[in-house]
Amino acid sequence: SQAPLRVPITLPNGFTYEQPTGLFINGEFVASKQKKTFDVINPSNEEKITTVYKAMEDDVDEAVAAAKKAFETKWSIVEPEVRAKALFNLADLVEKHQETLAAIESMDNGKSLFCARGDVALVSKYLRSCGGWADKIYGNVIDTGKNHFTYSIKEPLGVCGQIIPWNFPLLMWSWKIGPALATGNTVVLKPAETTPLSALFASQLCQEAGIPAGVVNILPGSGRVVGERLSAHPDVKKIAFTGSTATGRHIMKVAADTVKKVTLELGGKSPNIVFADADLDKAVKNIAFGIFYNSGEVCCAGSRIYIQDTVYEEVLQKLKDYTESLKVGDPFDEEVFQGAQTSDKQLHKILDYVDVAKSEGARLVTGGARHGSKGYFVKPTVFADVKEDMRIVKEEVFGPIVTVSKFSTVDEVIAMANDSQYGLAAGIHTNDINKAVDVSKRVKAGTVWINTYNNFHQNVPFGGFGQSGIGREMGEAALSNYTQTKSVRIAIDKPIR
Ligand SMILES: NC(=O)c1ccc[n+]([C@@H]2O[C@H](COP(=O)([O-])OP(=O)(O)OC[C@H]3O[C@@H](n4cnc5c(N)ncnc54)[C@H](O)[C@@H]3O)[C@@H](O)[C@H]2O)c1
Repeated sequence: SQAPLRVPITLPNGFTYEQPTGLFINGEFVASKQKKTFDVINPSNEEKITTVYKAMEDDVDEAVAAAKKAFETKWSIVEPEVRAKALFNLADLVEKHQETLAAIESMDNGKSLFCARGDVALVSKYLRSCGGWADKIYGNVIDTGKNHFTYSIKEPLGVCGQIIPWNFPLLMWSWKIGPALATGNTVVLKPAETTPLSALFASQLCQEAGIPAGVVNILPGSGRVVGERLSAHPDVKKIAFTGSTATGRHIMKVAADTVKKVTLELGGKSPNIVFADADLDKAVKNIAFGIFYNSGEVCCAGSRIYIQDTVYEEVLQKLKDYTESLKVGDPFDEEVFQGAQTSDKQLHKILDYVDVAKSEGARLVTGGARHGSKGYFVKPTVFADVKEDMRIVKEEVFGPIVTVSKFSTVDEVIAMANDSQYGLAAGIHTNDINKAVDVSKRVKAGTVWINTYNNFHQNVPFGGFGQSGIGREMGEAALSNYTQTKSVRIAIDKPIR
């Protein structure tokens, strides 16, 4: 018997809603052709939430064909104002359903409701911002002399394949579809295997928003099947990916065969620097927020803390106390700051890194163990007195584990901060504006936060230096990832003068 395409789900907060469980192709939820399914697990109690259809290569081909048709016959040729209005409507609908979406996200990913609500708020702001850009895609007129009239315009690319991770499932859905749709592209998006629910729920709002069938298609499925097929498909003109650097590197190679445009938002090992002249209490809150927010499952997490030697022990003690005051547990508990890790795989990856750090000789200050026995919870963990060549300092853990190192001079901390293959973000805590600006110029990172951390805005570009990625999300910069320039020269046979 066939699995249903919608199921009623009672959320942990007691609220019931209808969850679509099919593939979203051409405006409809459908079963996968081969009728394959997979289970979605709630990471905070390890119980099955529901079963979702799993896309295979033939489903990808169908979704790409639908997206291609929608691109050619509808979305790329409508007036830009129509695209703007649809994105405004979608932003309004996300707002209308914000509590349901936040609860779905907490249940599916394990993140605290506090974090999920922050995600959903940014989703609607960002979609609205993209709507605002839709009718402001300008070209140029180029002065090439009296015998020609020359201009350039920006055109959409076509069908975009979008592959997103599990740490911010709904936010990444919006960061991907927003700029693609604003500029007239259509999309086939693959959510991560472990967290498909919010993207499926939100995509059903597209029709009500006035986005035609086929413009947005969602294919839950594996990276190896759906992700590979999207990256190789000749009718997919661009791949936008967020996830690990290893997978990003692989996607680039696969996409090279058809010379697709590729944008990548990858991993990080971002430094967070505390100078002795900072407001130390505020700095401690920021560095804790920088690593423990979203259970540490943040690409730009400030996972390497550098404290100036004269305040090292004092800040470390404050960090220990503050970390131990953070409430960990049930994501639906309004007091909880840190929920569950997203999967059994991540839980064990993180616990393995605790063992690695201990065996390398790092000093465990707090945490370093599982929290509770059911659900994938990890205690917020601080390791001090690390050496810069330790694996725990070099490798991305993607969990609530931070290392603390000591420095004495600006030059020394710049060298330590920049000693990484990554370059996603950096934090600087100081009350000296000259030092703040100087250090911000010298750190190699796509985003620098001064006296704050993990602080996003829908109009501020975000993306990586080095092996942290290619291209930028959000702001005007995100739009240029989704257009190509066409130059037009008109010969003027008889110039008037
Ligand atoms: N930068 C980020 O935002 C981010 C997000 C998630 C994970 N990570 C890092 O990656 C580590 C591993 O997590 P993961 O295995 O889920 O990440 P991943 O990069 O493998 O997965 C991210 C997305 O890519 C897809 N994918 C996997 N293999 C693919 C392939 N061959 N072709 C196309 N798509 C493919 C996945 O299905 C998922 O949708 C984490 O521990 C963390 O360090 C980083």
